[in-house]
Amino acid sequence: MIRFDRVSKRYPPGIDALVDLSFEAAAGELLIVSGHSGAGKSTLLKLIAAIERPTGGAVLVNGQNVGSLARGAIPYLRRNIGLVFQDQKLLFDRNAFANVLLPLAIAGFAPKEAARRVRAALDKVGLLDREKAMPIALSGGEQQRLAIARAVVGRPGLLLADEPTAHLDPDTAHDVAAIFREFHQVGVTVVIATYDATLFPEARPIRLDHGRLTQ
Ligand SMILES: Nc1ncnc2c1ncn2[C@@H]1O[C@H](COP(=O)(O)OP(=O)(O)OP(=O)(O)O)[C@@H](O)[C@H]1O
Repeated sequence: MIRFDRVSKRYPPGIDALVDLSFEAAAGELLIVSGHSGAGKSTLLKLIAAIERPTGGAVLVNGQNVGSLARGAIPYLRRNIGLVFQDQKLLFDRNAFANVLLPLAIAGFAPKEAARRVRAALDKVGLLDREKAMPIALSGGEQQRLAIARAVVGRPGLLLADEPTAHLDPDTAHDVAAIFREFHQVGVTVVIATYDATLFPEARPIRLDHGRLTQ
């Protein structure tokens, strides 16, 4: 499903975010990428989603070399990837339902089918009764769950999350972790970058230190 083959990423003017990184993850695995601030966790996720391209080696997703994809092919790759990233902000002028609907509207789904899928996604994250709520009226944990619903509404086979439990209290962090676990249990491949690997004791750890694999 995911293969890193001697991957390096150097940002200008010469910051080595990842160095000669190799690992493989099978479909349906739950991977936790941990390491200190600046270790390269976000970069690893961005390479999988072709948000960044490697400067050395190859990143393969479902056998496809995503580092050398033509620009036009990237939306097709992303259709199968759900992103829960800090910079994928919720739209604060639209309610919960509309936030989750957005990716389906862009993909051109018929309104009835889209609404059915939005409600199914909201239900999975426990927010079905809050579909009319504006994001500002939701707690931090609920906002994060809404972001997860938006990421999974297109039913991706791969879910990537960058620090999804940051800024949450321990109980709320556990609730959010449980949602990722449920997607993993139904066969979705899940890759989570987090400082707090203890939230996912069953996951396969990928530990980074200054861009290098330590585990
Ligand atoms: N767009 C960029 N341009 C230049 N340098 C970058 C860029 N993105 C990341 N870096 C640098 O690459 C290194 C790895 O960053 P990355 O964000 O992948 O680490 P991280 O482990 O996710 O850190 P954090 O936990 O603080 O988010 C850091 O030194 C960072 O400053």
